[in-house]
Amino acid sequence: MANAVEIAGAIIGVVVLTAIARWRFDPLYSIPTIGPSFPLLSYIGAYRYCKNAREVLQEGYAKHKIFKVAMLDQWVVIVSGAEMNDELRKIPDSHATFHEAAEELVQTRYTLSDSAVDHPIHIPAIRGPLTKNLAVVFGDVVDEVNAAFSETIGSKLKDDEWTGVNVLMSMAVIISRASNRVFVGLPLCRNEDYLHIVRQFTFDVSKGRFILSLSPRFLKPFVGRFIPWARRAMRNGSVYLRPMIEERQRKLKEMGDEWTDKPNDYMMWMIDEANRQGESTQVILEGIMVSNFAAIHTSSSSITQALYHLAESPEYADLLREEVESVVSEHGWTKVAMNKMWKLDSFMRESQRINGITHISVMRKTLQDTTLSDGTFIPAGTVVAGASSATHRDARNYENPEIFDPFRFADMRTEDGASIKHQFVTTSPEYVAFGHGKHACPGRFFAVNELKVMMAYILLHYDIKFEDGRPRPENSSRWHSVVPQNKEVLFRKRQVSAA
Ligand code: HEM
Repeated sequence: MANAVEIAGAIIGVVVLTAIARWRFDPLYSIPTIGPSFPLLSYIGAYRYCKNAREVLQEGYAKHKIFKVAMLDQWVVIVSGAEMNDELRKIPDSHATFHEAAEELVQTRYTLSDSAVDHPIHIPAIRGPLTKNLAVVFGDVVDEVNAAFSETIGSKLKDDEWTGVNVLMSMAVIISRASNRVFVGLPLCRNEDYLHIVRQFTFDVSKGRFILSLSPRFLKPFVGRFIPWARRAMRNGSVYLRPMIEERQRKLKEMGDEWTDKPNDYMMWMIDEANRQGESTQVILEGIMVSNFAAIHTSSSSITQALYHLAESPEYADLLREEVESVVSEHGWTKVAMNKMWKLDSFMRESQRINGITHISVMRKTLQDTTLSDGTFIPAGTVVAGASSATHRDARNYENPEIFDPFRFADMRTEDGASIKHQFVTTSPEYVAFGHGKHACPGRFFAVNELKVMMAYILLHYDIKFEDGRPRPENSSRWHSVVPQNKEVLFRKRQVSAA
């Protein structure tokens, strides 16, 4: 018996000593930690980071140029300040990649699909034809936004009565329609079942990602196999997408350049890209599903945040309406008109500055040992990122950074005559809501136009406010993802007196 106790004691002693030695000789040891870094105690830090990333990152940002935070299965190194964001951006892809960082943090293989990782044809399709054709598809987006709003919200409103609307869910419905008008066209973009599949997929990715973040690294491939949602979404989505893709491929083969009424939409650009790269129908349909994930979750969250700001401060509505009405009367519902709406653009950019979709961005995973400019050594295989929300609340970057000042960027544009530098789509080391550099969000040009059309529609058709003048709800977070609360905003038909 004594022997058994001694053996158990010896095993425990070896395990503890090994853990301490690994901790002490970890190449990241000398990087300051927010929270405890000692073995097991680091889980306390991980818990705090999971529940309250903003506070943890803000604390690190205030104290250190470079620090680390614990997740359950890894350390994430965070850099502070605009200069360091820029330094991250400049690290060449041969030394640190965005895609492996995303694979690590989103667990893309299990939450999206293998082809999203191995054959990401959606990225050139978004960067190239989608962005180049924004003016061409703009009319379709406007048409779909009009139809979707009047069916989703307009039909519920009576005379001058205020009606509660669950903004996050309604915006997801409208965004899925408007985006799919461009992704797959009519009539599929209005098919309830298809839209439900792509929206559910979007929410399931976040769920799967969270479950996998709780699993130890060595178990992820095993746990990942039991996460059913992505595979199910691909199967269900394929019922609609596969026949369309195959029919288009058939016509391409038969008619080639003679196909005069060849559709000019995202599905066609994905098919063209796949044919260039020799990829299959499965890769095309998975790419369309992944694009839905990239577009719906992000854009619904962004417009919800903007509407929460507007509902909290409805006094801004008239100033915005004035701009929308005057620009639209001169330029119509065009992409040119959207570019002229400086106040609305500024409102959206400011909303995203304070309430972006993520507390970290410009994320990279080092492929080689890397030494940062201050001499900090980052071993290969480490995830490194900029603290986006802390950067956005840094007084060196913004005057009164804690205050929501909706027209700050419009004023900055007027003051320095730079019409591009402060617009919503523009990234900089100080503004990283879409990331920054080579891997900054390629869909932001599409998203910004779509969101501005939606905001302009809301301003012209509805009054909105929170019940009893309540303030906007606080965000919660899951690790570094910002999660807007699911609250109702009161809508009513716009009243003439408010015009
Ligand atoms: C307001 C809406 C959106 C926001 C806030 C947003 C934000 C982001 C952010 C923060 C990143 C990571 C950048 C980094 O960490 O360096 C990203 C990447 C990406 N986004 Fe967006 N996004 C939005 C809309 C869209 C849309 C509509 C699409 C597609 C049409 C899209 C497609 C992508 C893709 C494909 C990537 C990965 C880029 C790469 O692999 O190089 N996003 N986005």
